[in-house]
Amino acid sequence: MKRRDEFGLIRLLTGGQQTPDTLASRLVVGNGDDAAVMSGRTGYDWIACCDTMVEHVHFARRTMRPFDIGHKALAANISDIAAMGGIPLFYLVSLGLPASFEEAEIVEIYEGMSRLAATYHMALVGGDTVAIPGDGPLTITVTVLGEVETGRSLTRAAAKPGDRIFVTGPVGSSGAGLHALLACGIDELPERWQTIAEAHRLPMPQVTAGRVLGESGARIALNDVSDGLASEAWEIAEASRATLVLTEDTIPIADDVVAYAAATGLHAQEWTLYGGEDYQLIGCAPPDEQERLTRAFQDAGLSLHWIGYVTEGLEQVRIRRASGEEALLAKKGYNHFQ
Ligand SMILES: Nc1ncnc2c1ncn2[C@@H]1O[C@H](COP(=O)(O)OP(=O)(O)O)[C@@H](O)[C@H]1O
Ligand SMILES: Cc1ncc(C[n+]2csc(CCOP(=O)(O)OP(=O)(O)O)c2C)c(N)n1
Ligand SMILES: [Mg+2]
Ligand SMILES: [Mg+2]
Ligand SMILES: [Mg+2]
Repeated sequence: MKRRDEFGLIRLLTGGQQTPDTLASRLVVGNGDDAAVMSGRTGYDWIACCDTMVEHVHFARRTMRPFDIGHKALAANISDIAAMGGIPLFYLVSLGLPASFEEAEIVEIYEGMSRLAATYHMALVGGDTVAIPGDGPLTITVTVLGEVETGRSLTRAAAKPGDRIFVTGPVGSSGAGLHALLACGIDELPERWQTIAEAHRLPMPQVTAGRVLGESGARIALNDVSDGLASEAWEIAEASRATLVLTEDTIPIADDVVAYAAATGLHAQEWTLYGGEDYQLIGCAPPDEQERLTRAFQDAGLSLHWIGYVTEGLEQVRIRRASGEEALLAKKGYNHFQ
């Protein structure tokens, strides 16, 4: 495999990057110096987050194309900004490259990121490039900087007894898609399962939803679904010191996930509750805000699904079945060391 040297590769990857007009005046020193310098805006707080994707852990040749890897690495980070109610602005990318990825594929990874960055008018302002020895895994670490109106960030700790729980869209599609991709491979996947596979490969972060929630001015607890609905609900319960009760039959699930479960004889619940990587937002809001928020989402062309309520009690998550039966919901989801 022939590839440019480190500096040639950096030039190739960053050369064509555009800074959107909205950010040009705020980028004091762009890519190419020791560090980037950006100016903050009066009336806003900075938001910063960072997530890594590792080959064989977050993706494999069988499940994702290079374009998808770039898209998802940035999407996962934008999702964390969305979960704070913020606006994504700048990003940095650290690449660990094994010899198994060709130059054209690395360029494709960047295309996946650039395409998504353009959607949100974001600018790439820096990064790092290193070799991974032998046939080690490709790693990609993305850092995103965003902003939110001063004091308006939405945290996991704001839920209170009496609140209603919402989710911004169906969950389980990514987990079902991953199952289909691992079973068939990306090149052999039947057309029938392409939509769930796409939910896994090219998830869209819910930035507009996060903004609508923030701009409502309501008291809102918020988290994004990266590790699974159960796991994220548990994080809210613990941060807010309350009990979250999910009503099972109100959790939105895509028809294709139901169909895939039927076709494989598997339980869709494993994906809806524990699958992860849907990048929808789960949150809690006071009951008297329910109607107003639902309408605000409708006006923005989005949907909001009410899936439970918050009660006083232990920091825990319970699930209420259609039968009325209630049980503790397993604190289970994606966990790197289990
Ligand atoms: N190695 C680390 N050093 C410092 N902070 C970390 C590290 N790993 C995770 N964190 C922080 O711990 C929190 C939980 O991480 P994580 O579960 O990955 O969040 P998320 O699911 O939103 O990406 C986050 O606030 C994250 O910034
Ligand atoms: C090949 C492959 N195997 C398994 C998975 C499933 N998986 C890997 S990481 C993950 C959860 C999200 O990743 P994490 O690093 O925990 O993101 P964070 O919560 O930090 O945003 C899931 C469901 C996958 N995406 N691809
Ligand atoms: Mg993380
Ligand atoms: Mg998160
Ligand atoms: Mg995690």
